[in-house]
Amino acid sequence: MAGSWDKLAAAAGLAGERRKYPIGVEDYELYEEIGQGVSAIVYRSLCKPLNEIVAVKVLDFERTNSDLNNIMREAQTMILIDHPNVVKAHCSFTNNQTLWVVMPYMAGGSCLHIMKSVHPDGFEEAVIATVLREVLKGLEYLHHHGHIHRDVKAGNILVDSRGGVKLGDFGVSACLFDSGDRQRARNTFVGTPCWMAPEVMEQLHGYDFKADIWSFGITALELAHGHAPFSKFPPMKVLLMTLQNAPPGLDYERDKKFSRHFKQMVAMCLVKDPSKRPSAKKLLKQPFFKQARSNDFITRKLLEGLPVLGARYQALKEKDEVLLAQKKMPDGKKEEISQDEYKRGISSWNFDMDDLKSQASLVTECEDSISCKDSDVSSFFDLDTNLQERATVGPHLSRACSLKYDTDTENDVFTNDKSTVSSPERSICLSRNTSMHRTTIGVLANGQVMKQNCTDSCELDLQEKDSDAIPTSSFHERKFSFSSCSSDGFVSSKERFVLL
Ligand SMILES: Nc1ncnc2c1ncn2[C@@H]1O[C@H](COP(=O)(O)OP(=O)(O)OP(=O)(O)O)[C@@H](O)[C@H]1O
Repeated sequence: MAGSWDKLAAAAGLAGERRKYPIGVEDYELYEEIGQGVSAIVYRSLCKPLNEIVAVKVLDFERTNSDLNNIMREAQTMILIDHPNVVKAHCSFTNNQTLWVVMPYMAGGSCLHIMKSVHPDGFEEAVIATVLREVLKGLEYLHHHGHIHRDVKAGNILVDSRGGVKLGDFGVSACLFDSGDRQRARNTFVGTPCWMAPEVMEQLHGYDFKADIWSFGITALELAHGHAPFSKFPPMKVLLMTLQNAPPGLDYERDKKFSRHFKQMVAMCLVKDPSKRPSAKKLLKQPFFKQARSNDFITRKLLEGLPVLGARYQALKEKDEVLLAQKKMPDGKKEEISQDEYKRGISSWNFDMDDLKSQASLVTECEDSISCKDSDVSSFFDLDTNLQERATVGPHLSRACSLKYDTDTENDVFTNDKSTVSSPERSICLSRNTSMHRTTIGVLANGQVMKQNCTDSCELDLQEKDSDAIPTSSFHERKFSFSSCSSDGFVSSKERFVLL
């Protein structure tokens, strides 16, 4: 297996089998921008001598923290790739401070862009099955050749003009095998936090291709909902929540529309112990993929009626800019900081867990609690369907105090310390005591939710929705779970609350 890339290299070198793409900037005309990553901009371009439309990724060495040799090696790897479900590079060359990677033009753009443009709440199940089956075939190929992709996400699933689906972006991919000596587990901290496997975050024992299977599971949720779990949290918090919360899944009310097979497939991928996750090859045999259809189906479902990629990308960019400008200054600033954090995080993953803890503790409780906004509250109100209507409008919430103590709850973790919840303005309170700390969630008569730790408290705004905040594995848990942060910034893994 280790030598497979050599075989590929040899195959790639077979004269006459491949078009020769020129390696000079003068041979390419860059048209409009069609994508942007952390350190690269991608352009639709014309390869003049071949009169062929291609995509050129221009990577700025100054904007990347990665080792130049690594980047060049990855670009080389992309040239050797030969699989219908992995984007290959035609060629690459340097130009001053930049590396140009010439690739096939994927006219549909990424699944992320397609979702953002026309499917903000995610794709239908048959589309997801079709897209994911193709991605898995690409992953199977990469893993078979000793490669971990390390950045599987909707933004890196590209669709061509004929509905072909390919995994793109080898910006962070790694070879499991160092030359000569086989090194199956890696220790470098690379990836995007929402999609990152717990073992990659922990940096304890290294990781292997199973890290891609976790990211694949998260990507499945992203395609199902239109965004990845925890996507609204700052990166450090995402790391902590991934490590300490139960794995996310398709078990909310809104996920009822999805099949049992889909839920099972996601649950198989999102197991914290990597050795218990299936390989790509095994996953492909899952009944969920039986509903996968042809490329034509993808064309019909995703591409028909879509504006051209450049225009779509420009519109999304403008929309993002407007949204950012609309935010009040402190929020805008926060967003900027968060984006910076992501960029730092993606390009240099060399922080340790102590650093992580201290950074997480700087995130205010309110920020953390924004995530609890809706799902926690609405999941909680799932307890009593009569209450669902009250959950939406603030003043009605006061009526919720008629809720009775539910004996179904996990009394074992409950310590009846009413001193924290006896304030008259709080209509409902959920409380949790552990040996570590106590968190109380209260719904105020004016409709705001208050969360109180031993040391601090904050208000939540009920208006926004973010039902990914607290993914828990079982329905029972879901009903009673709130994510919360202790004052040291840690999210408890299994938090159960009871009604007082
Ligand atoms: N061959 C292609 N055809 C069409 N669009 C592309 C192509 N390659 C990349 N893109 C678009 O450009 C975006 C950024 O590209 P890419 O992911 O390779 O950059 P990056 O800097 O490695 O990003 P990141 O590391 O943040 O994922 C993609 O999300 C996709 O929308």
